[in-house]
Amino acid sequence: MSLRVKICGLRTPEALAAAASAGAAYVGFVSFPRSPRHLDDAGIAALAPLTPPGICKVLLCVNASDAALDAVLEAAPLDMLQLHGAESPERVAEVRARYGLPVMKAVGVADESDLPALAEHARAADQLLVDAKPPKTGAALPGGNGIAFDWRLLQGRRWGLPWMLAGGLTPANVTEAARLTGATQVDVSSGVESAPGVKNLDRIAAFCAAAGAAVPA
Ligand SMILES: O=C(O)c1ccccc1N[C@@H]1O[C@H](COP(=O)(O)O)[C@@H](O)[C@H]1O
Repeated sequence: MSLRVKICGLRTPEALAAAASAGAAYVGFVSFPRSPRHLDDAGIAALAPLTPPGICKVLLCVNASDAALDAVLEAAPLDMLQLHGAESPERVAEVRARYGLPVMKAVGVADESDLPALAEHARAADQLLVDAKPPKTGAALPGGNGIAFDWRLLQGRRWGLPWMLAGGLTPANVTEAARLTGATQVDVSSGVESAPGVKNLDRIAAFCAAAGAAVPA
């Protein structure tokens, strides 16, 4: 069994087609204006329907209000919500109930002290996304920074629900990251780009090939 891949931050039909033909199980669309991968609601509404059937269309948002979620979900057919901000477990539960869509909660990890948040969110979310904690500089995004964390922190940890590994993954390191963490699902954005927000079709193919060849621990 190979790793299930999410390619995040897709902005063009070409990149979406590359992710689909390389075998991605999930594709992600970013709704966060400060990100170089941001698409407005009309952009998501135009791109998401081009996703082939069977691939999960994920909306990534950060501390989004109900009004913002209402607007994008009315405009576009999406299958899963990725909450990548400081949303509490209570907010995760509220979003799940309001939209009837599965919710994947991202949690940033830098050291052991960040791990309890994973167990807390596991009680409310459908999936966890374990990402690197963003650097504490004003310009850093809440995710999508292309930085990894010490994968050994996750050794032997499980939360009783599906989860994905993210943060600084690339075609060159994804196999090792999965081996060390036991991840069976991986998410990538910067590692398949040639510039921030610009997906590289060859790197998408290389990442999916590497993940496809990896055997989960
Ligand atoms: O990709 C973004 O621009 C982004 C913006 C705000 C929050 C999360 C974002 N991306 C997610 O971050 C992780 C790690 O990305 P990377 O591979 O290190 O670039 C991944 O889950 C993206 O979906």
